[in-house]
Amino acid sequence: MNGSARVRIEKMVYGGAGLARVEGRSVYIPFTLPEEEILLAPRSETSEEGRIQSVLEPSAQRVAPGCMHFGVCGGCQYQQASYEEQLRIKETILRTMLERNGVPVPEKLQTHSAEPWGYRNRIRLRLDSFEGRWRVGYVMRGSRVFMEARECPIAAPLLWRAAQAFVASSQLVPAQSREVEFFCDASEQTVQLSLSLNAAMEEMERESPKQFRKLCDAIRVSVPELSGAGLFVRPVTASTKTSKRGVPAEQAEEIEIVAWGEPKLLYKVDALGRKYTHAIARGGFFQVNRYLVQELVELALGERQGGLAWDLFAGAGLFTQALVDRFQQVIAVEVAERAFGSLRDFVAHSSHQAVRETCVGFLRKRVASTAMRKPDLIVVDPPRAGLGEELCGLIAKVEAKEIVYVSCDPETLSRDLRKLLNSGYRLAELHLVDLFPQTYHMETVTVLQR
Ligand SMILES: C[S@@+](CC[C@H](N)C(=O)[O-])C[C@H]1O[C@@H](n2cnc3c(N)ncnc32)[C@H](O)[C@@H]1O
Repeated sequence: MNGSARVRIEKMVYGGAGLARVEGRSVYIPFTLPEEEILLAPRSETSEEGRIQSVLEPSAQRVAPGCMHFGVCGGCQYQQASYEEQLRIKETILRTMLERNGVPVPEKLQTHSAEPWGYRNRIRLRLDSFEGRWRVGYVMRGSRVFMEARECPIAAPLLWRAAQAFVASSQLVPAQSREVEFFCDASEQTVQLSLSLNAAMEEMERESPKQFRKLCDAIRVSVPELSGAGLFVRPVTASTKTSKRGVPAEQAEEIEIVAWGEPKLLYKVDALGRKYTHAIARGGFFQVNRYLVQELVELALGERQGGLAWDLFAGAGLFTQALVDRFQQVIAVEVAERAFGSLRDFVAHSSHQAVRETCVGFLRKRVASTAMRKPDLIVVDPPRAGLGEELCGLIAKVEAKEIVYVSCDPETLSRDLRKLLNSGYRLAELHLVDLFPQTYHMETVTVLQR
């Protein structure tokens, strides 16, 4: 073990920690801020992570955390920073990551933010049975160990009220329960509950469905906003480990085996002077920041209009709905069953199309076809893995005039932008949209033109 060391934080890095050097070696220290002087706790020779013993010279931007679990819980990394400082840190990290990949950052990187607390419209809580009662929580930082949560101030208050009502009805929670998710609309009028069992259908206890309905009735007494709920199981047994399609058990989409109340949550979004309603199935993707969904749609759509638009990784159709108002034809591509259901219902009886396929499969066919109609606009909004080599190559071959790339990971975004810029696009706009305050995560909207 080394003794304590005094270090100065050089900069913040993606992932939440501050970087300092000890005897020429990089040390990553969570919960610090730029330029702070820190006394490090003794640490092992090999560990790259440093622990604060004391903050010798605190930053003027250091504030008291807003949550009692900060530092222990794995969810938030930046509650020690004022909100203005969190935004500055994210801007600097984004710039650095893009420039490191040779992506020229426009002088005017535009940042969009809103209320930094109570913003989440969805929380997924771990469940733990303790002395005959259920506890809800998250995992501890850097581990898979359960941590009981007594508050979560980044969640909409309705979600936490529903979680408390769930705990208060502990005697009705099925024995094999593993996780519970709450999802509410932007104005907290309705909330949906999804309960996941740690069992496949054939392993489920006989009483579970009946008990689940009783549980929902009980919660509804104290939370009248509860509009619907579903009980989910894994599609595979623990013994087989993989589903019929060869997907590992932990990645397979869970199956809803009991439904209570309304099947979908109606999520209203006013954007671009229009009112849109999205019908989101339990377990279907939707953006998590209830204060910034409108702005995200407005940034992605801008003044764009034309003949044909493709919406790739379309989810339940957040962008698709606005695109159909501006383009003669829209083709939306989504692979997940629950999100696709909403998309298919939305385009039914119109000239627009919803395609249930992987984006790479969709593009391979289009690019190989001699009859491909070139879209004016391609919107892409992939998960954190980004587009990747093949998809970037295929998209470049389409030669659409404009691409809007919505990303939740600056690392994969930088890699993909490098490829797209090399294939004839130029970066016209870059927006940082802070969908995830108090955490290191960030959303961006990039506009590419050729
Ligand atoms: C970040 S979400 C964006 C959804 C939507 N654009 C929105 O803003 O609500 C990414 C979506 O891509 C879907 N997806 C993931 N991998 C995919 C793939 N290979 N092909 C098509 N869709 C995929 C996910 O199911 C998810 O709905």
